[in-house]
Amino acid sequence: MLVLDELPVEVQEQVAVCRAEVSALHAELPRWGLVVWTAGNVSARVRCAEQIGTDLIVIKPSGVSYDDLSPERMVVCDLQGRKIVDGTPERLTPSSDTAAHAYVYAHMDRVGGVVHTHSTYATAWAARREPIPCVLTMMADEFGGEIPVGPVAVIGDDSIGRGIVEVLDGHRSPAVLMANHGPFTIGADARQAVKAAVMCEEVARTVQIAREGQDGGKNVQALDPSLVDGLYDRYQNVYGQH
Ligand SMILES: O=C(CO)[C@@H](O)[C@@H](O)COP(=O)(O)O
Repeated sequence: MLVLDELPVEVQEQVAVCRAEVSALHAELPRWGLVVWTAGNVSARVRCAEQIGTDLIVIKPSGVSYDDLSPERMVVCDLQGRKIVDGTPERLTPSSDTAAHAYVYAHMDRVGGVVHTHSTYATAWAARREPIPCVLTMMADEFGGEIPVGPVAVIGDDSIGRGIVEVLDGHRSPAVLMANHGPFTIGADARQAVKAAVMCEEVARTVQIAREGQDGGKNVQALDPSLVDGLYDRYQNVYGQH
């Protein structure tokens, strides 16, 4: 069993920085209306395999109110989702979705952050098992196309994580709507994964409203793929400050 206080100092420092970031990012979930009660979680990868033979995961403790989260209460796990001796009370358990997050990190090295919510509109599309079509330039920018649907998978083993990887590995979208459950998002870091969750709920809402328009949404048309590619490339590589 790994003991945080016995790891190299630079790894302990990496974990401390990550704990502060992940704790602060959880405040973005209620801020953007993505969660009710405690129904959402954020995690981040600590890249320390060169020093200790494995990366680590920092994730929210299960069922703890966002108002009560702090860096010191962020739980540290290995890539199998097992809590290490991390300085938190032994009884403090990691998120109930830790197995899913861990499976994604173990199978998608490019992923540095994972988020799961039950945000209303994205979860409604998940309930319909319907991909969100790429009918908005904002979708082309952020998702590079439609937001796909993943398989029905229930919490408790690797099945949710496996479903996320099956869909997103090799896919441009950083979001997947797990059928009958809700959105999971990934990013190069936890902040990007949170942004993807915010944008996923925003476009889910907008497209839903467009579909409910007077014409029954029949004029809601997908963007031409050639336009999508150009928009995605611009947004990912030009937009913002560099
Ligand atoms: O949907 C579920 C449980 O079914 C979880 O994603 C949600 O309640 C958040 O759980 P955690 O507080 O992260 O354990």
